[in-house]
Amino acid sequence: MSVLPPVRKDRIISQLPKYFSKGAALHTENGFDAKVKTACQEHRTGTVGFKISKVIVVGDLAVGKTCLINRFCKDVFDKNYKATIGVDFEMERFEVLGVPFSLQLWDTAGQERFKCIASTYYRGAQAIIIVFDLTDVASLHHTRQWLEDALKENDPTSVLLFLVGTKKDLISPAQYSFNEQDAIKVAQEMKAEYWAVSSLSGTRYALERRGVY
Ligand SMILES: Nc1nc2c(ncn2[C@@H]2O[C@H](COP(=O)(O)OP(=O)(O)OP(=O)(O)O)[C@@H](O)[C@H]2O)c(=O)[nH]1
Repeated sequence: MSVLPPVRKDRIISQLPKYFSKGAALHTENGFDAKVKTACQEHRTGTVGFKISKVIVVGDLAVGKTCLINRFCKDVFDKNYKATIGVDFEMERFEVLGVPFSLQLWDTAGQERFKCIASTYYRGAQAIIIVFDLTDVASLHHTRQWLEDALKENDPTSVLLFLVGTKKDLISPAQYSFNEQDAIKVAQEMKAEYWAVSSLSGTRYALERRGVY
């Protein structure tokens, strides 16, 4: 008998969510892991054996990595900046298409002086989330270097990549549309799936459904 409490209701995923942007959506690409793609489409995820995944979250300092994880795991937002020292860790339990699944989320420090500590935790990731700040173009340009460093410790042929722009609440829709073109270009080069979010509002899904994005 399991001693674990039941999986939270909002962690039960009975169908895969729609992509954010068609131009940079992994599961529309032919190159997306064929075994997983077919298994998901046929609801046979038990046979592909993914039960636990390690996700590392990397990117420049103060781009919003910790806030992104806190919004996702605890549905909270803190406007005060507290630098991550080395790494932090969160664990989330899911049920995906009927399969129990755990996500290990590793929040790494963006500050240069902690980089050597943080990079020792890069190894063995199934997914890499590279974060940039939508209001800071330089942080988008630095994502290539973050990816290169993270891939040194991982198998580039099997790891899933996500490029995430944060702080969407701080830019106008016009500025966002302009920045998005650059971000999607970078995502396509990396073969990453692209998302833009606001950890402050946490209303991405509601807006998306209303067709705002
Ligand atoms: N307005 C707004 N502010 C945000 C958002 N996400 C993060 N912030 C703010 O940006 C600052 C940095 O956020 P963190 O999540 O601590 O940044 P980080 O990338 O984890 O920083 P390091 O740990 O130094 O690498 C904080 O003051 C947050 O409140 C957002 O979506 N909107």
